[in-house]
Amino acid sequence: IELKSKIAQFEFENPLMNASGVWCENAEKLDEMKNSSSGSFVTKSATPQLREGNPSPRYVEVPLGSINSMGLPNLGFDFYLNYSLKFQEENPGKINFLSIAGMSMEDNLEMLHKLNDSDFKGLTELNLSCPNVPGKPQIGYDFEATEKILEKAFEFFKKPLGVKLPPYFDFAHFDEMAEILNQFPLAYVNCINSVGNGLYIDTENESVVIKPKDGFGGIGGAYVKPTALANVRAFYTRLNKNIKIIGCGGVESGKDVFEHLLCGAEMVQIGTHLARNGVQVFDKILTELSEIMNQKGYNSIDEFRGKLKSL
Ligand SMILES: C=Cc1c(C(=O)O)[nH]c(=O)[nH]c1=O
Repeated sequence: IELKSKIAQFEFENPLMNASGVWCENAEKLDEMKNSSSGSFVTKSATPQLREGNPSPRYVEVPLGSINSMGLPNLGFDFYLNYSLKFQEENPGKINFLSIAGMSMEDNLEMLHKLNDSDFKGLTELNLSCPNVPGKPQIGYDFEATEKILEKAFEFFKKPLGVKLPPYFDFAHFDEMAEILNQFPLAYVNCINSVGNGLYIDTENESVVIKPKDGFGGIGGAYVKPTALANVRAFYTRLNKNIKIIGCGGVESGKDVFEHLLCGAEMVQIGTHLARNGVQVFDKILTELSEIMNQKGYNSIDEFRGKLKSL
């Protein structure tokens, strides 16, 4: 069974990795990710300086997924760059993804310049979809701002760059966003980030369950799989073929991975399910995916990737 995936000049032994923000904020978690069976890993979205983030409770598991308003807590850009440089030194030929989520255009450009001038050999993920920084609308929902940051970035940034997108829910938005993204030599597009500003209610206490933003937070887990699959498919069918798609949202099993791959995903990320169960989920899900491929007589993912049938 061949589970290889390719993005830019990189080949991964399997398509699984964590979703940024999950199991990747500090060295202990990143070490567990790098030592897991995942094909790669991504760091927590970084800001130039360390951030405490929002007051807790700010991440809560709920029956069908999770709700979070973390507020971009992270150890600061330099920590994740240094961790990545150490990783590639200690693992020649292997690379990781490094996510950035500046609070401004200047922040993002500053971090991109530092990455460009560094020995970082991996892939950079520009997060355009953080839903939980009060007062900061998501760049991904502002088409002009998205085009502007990508224009500015590609004036100087010469390393592989991907973008993390929020979910879209309208064909006009799929079309407009795809038209913008197709103008740029992106290595990949990652769909989706959490479904922004949901509300989960504890009826016993008649209250919300997270402290920030009066309980409004990004929704992840099983709740969001249909939306995630739709966004993966919508961009897979609209973007030029050298822009790969990373699928993220609602993955709890080999079957869920198979669905993302059928929609066209090159890599598949796990967030809520990983947060709940830890890094052994990668072993379990790889076994389940292999079983499905065996049953269907597929020897490699390329035999079915993107081949979702219409009726
Ligand atoms: C980078 C901030 C994000 C956060 C956060 O730190 O609140 N939560 C998400 O679900 N997605 C994000 O992109």
